[in-house]
Amino acid sequence: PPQCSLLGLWQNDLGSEMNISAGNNAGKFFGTYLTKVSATHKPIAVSPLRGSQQMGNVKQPTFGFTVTWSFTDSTTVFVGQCFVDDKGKETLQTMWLLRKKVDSIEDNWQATLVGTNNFTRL
Ligand SMILES: CC(=O)N1C(=O)N[C@@H]2[C@H](CCCCC(=O)O)SC[C@@H]21
Repeated sequence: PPQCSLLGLWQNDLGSEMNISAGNNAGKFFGTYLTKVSATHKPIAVSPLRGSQQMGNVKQPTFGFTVTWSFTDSTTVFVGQCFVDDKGKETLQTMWLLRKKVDSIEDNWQATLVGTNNFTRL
């Protein structure tokens, strides 16, 4: 895929792996996410992701995607940008929001985690 297309295999600082398998020319893509860590004690399983990226004649596109976790009732959204260094090495700089499912609205205040994380090609 062209530089900074999201297609392909990525790994982040935590060792989680993401495989963006297909995209269309409108910038929509989908794939799978295998997290290395979880806030739950459930067995981790591969989870689906879908998102979209800017497709104009941008060299370093911005994007967003959603992971709907298959093994627990939470959801994570990622937003970020792909950067290419002068050696052609690509990095996805992202921020994410993890929305945990809570049992009552009284716990809503503590239901969203935020973080940053970078991905490089595997
Ligand atoms: C990239 C990154 O930082 N993260 C990553 O690769 N895995 C963790 C979280 C996994 C959540 C699993 C479901 C759950 O525990 O509710 S999403 C943000 C963080």
